[in-house]
Amino acid sequence: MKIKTLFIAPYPGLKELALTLAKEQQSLDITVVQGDLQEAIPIVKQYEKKGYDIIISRGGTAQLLRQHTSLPIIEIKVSGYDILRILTLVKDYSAHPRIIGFPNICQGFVSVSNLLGVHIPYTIIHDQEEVAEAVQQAKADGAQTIIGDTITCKTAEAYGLQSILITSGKESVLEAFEQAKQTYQIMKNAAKQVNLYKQLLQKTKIPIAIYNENGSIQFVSSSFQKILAFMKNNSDESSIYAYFPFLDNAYKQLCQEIEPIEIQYTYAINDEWVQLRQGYLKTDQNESQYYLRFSEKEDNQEEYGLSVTAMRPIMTSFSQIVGNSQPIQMVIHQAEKAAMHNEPLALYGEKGTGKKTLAGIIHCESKQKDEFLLLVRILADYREIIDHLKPILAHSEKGTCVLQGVEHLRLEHQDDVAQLIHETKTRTIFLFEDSPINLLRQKKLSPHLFKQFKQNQIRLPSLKEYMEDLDEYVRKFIAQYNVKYGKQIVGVHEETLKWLYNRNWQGNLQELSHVIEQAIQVANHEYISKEDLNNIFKNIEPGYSLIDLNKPLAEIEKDIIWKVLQEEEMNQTKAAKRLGINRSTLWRKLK
Ligand SMILES: Nc1ncnc2c1ncn2[C@@H]1O[C@H](COP(=O)(O)OP(=O)(O)OP(=O)(O)O)[C@@H](O)[C@H]1O
Repeated sequence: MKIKTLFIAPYPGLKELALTLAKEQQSLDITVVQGDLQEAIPIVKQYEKKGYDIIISRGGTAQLLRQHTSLPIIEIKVSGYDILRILTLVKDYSAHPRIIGFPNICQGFVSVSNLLGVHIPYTIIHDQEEVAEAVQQAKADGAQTIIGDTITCKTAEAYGLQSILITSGKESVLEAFEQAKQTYQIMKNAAKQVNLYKQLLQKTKIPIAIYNENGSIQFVSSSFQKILAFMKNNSDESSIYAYFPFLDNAYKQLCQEIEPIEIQYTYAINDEWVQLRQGYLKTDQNESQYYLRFSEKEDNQEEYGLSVTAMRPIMTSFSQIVGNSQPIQMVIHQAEKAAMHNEPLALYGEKGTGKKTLAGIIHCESKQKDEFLLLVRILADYREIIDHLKPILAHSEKGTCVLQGVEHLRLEHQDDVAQLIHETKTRTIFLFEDSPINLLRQKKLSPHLFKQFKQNQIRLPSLKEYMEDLDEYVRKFIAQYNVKYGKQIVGVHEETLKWLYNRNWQGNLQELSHVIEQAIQVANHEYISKEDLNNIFKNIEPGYSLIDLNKPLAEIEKDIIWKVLQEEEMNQTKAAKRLGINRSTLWRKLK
C-alpha cells in the first residue's frame, strides 16, 4: 500500500517539480497542491478527512501547519545546492541584494558565501511577523533586492523592492520524499504497538476510558463504550464530564499528585451503584492524561497500602441523625461544635458505630462543605507513605480529609503526619476503633499526633448503650431498604421490637442495618416478623445450627456465607478470602 502524501507547494515552480518527481516514487501516492501560508490551513483541513498519512511542505508554511494538524509534516529543507545556485546567480549582481531568513538559512548562506568569497548582507529573523520590519530596514539601508522565501519575497515586492525566491532544487525535494518514507515507517511501527495495547485492553474486557485535561475522550474500550451508550442513549458526547460530572473538580489535580494511587468513586448509574477508579497517566507531552475504569468493589485495596476514596456522604445534616437518647444527643452536640471550627478532630468507637457517616455530616455542616471530602485508609506502613500522604494533606487549603488507620504507621511516620497536619489547612478527621488515649498508652499513637486533636475527640457509643433509640433506627433502616428493594414494609410489631431490645446485642449500626436489610428481603408481610428476624440471627449468631438441609441449595449457600461473615466480625474481605471467592461474588450470592 502506498503512503498517501499531500505535497503543499508554496510557489508554482515547486508544484511542477514535485509533480515531475512524484512520478518516479513507487511507495508514495503524492497529491500536489499549490498554496502559500494563508491558503495552507484550509487545504490541510480538507485533505485530512481523506485519509492522508503525511504532509510535505516548505519553510513558514510547514512550520505553521504543524500547529494545525496531527498529521506529520515533513519540511523541505534549503540545501547547500539551493544556496549555491542563488549565490551563483547573484554574485555579480549590482542591485544590492540582502538575504532575509531564519537562522539556519542565513548561516547556510554565510558558510557557502565565505567559501566562494561572495559577501551578501543578511538579516536574521525568528518569526514570520518580523519579515515586514526586516524588509523596511533593508530598504532603508539601501538594499534593492531581497533574497528569501515566498512570504519575504511577497513582502519585498509590496515595499517596491525586487525579490529573488530561494527555490528548492530536485535534491531537496527528493530528500523530503525519503524523509516522508522514513517518518511513515516509524509512525507505522508506533501505531502497531498502540494497536497491540488497544487490542489487549479490548480482549481483557476492562471497562476503561482515557481522557485528557479538558475531558476529551482519547480512548474507550468496547465494554466502557457500552456503558456510555447505556448512560446516554444515542449520545456522541466526546467529553467524559458529560457522563461523569464529578470528575471535573479538585480531585483531578490530586490524582496527578498521588500517582500511581487511584482515587475511588462510588457512583450511581441508573440506580445501580458502581465503583470507579480514576488515575493519572504519565506521558512525555505537556498534556495531562487520565483514565477512568470500572472496578470490582474495593478490589486491590492493599496494592499500595493506601486507599483514597472520594466520599459520597450518605447523610448530610445533623437533623438526619435519629435518636433522643443521651449518648446520641451528646454526639450530636459535640459534632455540631466540631463543625464550627477547622481543627483536627478524632472520632472513635467500635466497628460500625457510624464514624465515617458522622465525619461526612460534619464536613457537610462545615464551612468547607463545597470542597472535597476524601477518605484515606492507611492499610499498611511503607517507606513512601509520607510522600503519598503529603500531597493529599497539602492538596488544597480547603476540604476535609478523613484519615483511617493512622495507628498502623510507625511512630516516626505518625510524627511526620502531625507535621503535615500542622502545615496544612485541610481539615483532618481521624477515625479510630480504640480510644486515642488507650492507643497512646499502648504506644500505638505518637504523642505529637495525639496533641493535634487532644482537645477535639468524639466517642461514638456502641448500639447497646442507646437501646432506647432502637425503634427509631429500625424504622430508619426499614425506610432505607424499602426503597432499595422496592418493598412496602411498614415496620415491626411492638412485641418483636421488645424481643429485639432484650437481646444481648453485640453488633452496632452496621450489623443492625444488615439484619434489617436481610429481613426486608425475606419479609412477605407488611410487618417484619419475629420469625424473620430469628431466622436471620440464627445464621449470623454462633450457637445456632448452621445448615438447614431442607432449604434450596442457594439458600444453604447464603446461610454459610452469613455464618462465615459473622465469624469474621462482618469483615467482608476476610470472609471472602476464607470462602475462596471475591467480595463482589460474596455480595452477589447474598442478594
Ligand atoms: N446516624 C446513623 N443513622 C443511620 N445509619 C447510620 C448512622 N450512622 C451510621 N449508619 C449506618 O451504619 C453503617 C456503618 O456506618 P459507618 O461506616 O459510618 O461506621 P464506621 O464506624 O465508620 O464503620 P467501620 O468501623 O467499619 O469503618 C452504615 O451502613 C451507615 O449507613
